Amino acid sequence: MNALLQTTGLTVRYGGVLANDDVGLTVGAGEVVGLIGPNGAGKTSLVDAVTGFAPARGTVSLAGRRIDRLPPHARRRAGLARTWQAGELFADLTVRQNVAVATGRGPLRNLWGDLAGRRPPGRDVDEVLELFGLHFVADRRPGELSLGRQKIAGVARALVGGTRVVLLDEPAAGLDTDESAEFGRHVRAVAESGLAVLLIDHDMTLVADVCDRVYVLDYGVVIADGTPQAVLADPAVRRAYLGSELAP
Ligand SMILES: Nc1ncnc2c1ncn2[C@@H]1O[C@H](COP(=O)(O)OP(=O)(O)OP(=O)(O)O)[C@@H](O)[C@H]1O
Repeated sequence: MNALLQTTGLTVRYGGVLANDDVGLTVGAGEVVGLIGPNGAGKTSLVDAVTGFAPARGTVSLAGRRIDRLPPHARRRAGLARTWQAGELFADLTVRQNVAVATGRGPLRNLWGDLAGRRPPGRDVDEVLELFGLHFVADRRPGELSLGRQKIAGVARALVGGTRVVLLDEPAAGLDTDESAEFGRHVRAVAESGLAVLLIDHDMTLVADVCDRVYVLDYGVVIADGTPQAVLADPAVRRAYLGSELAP
């Protein structure tokens, strides 16, 4: 497997807190790879480090090319996209405008420009809306959509342009079981279209259903990796989650 995303020795330190310690991971084209771990394990720090929003040591490569010295917008232009934990849509914009914001051509292009960079070649807004079944609701405002659809629109926004790798930071938080299952099908479809997907989520049913492989972080260190079934059965992983929920 050729890794589209690879990190080696990724280390993030906030003052005295070692948020990531020597993390190496790979995500291949067509793969959904999970990143799980208890609260405070360092998952968001890793996404921040990979995308250039947190200072880090170590390497980050996209399709074999080092991008760890590039600023966030240049990594985005190179094909690396992310969603944010508090990734709400803009309430006053339509779904289409929300998705188009990432192109730098929407009404908020100046605000968004630094995060999204200039529009790389690749999927356009209509293509992405269609991929996610959002074209029927493209002219509605987010508040008129179910929470599940809103979450899907948030992911759609990250895929406009030349995205090759997408990092999803707790994209399914707050969804009910059915919405989460539908969301998972969309995530799989994204991977099957050739992208590499790194999925952070606390919903272990979603992770087990959707991920090909999973890495487990605890105190910033990878303590296990493998198939969802293998890592969820791993005693070290169950110990790390002691006192918090680990299902199924
Ligand atoms: N900007 C920051 N400044 C200082 N410490 C931080 C900062 N961001 C995160 N941390 C600390 O780094 C550690 C890892 O936090 P991080 O948010 O990456 O964990 P997480 O696995 O994403 O947690 P959660 O599941 O709760 O979102 C924690 O101890 C956290 O308090």
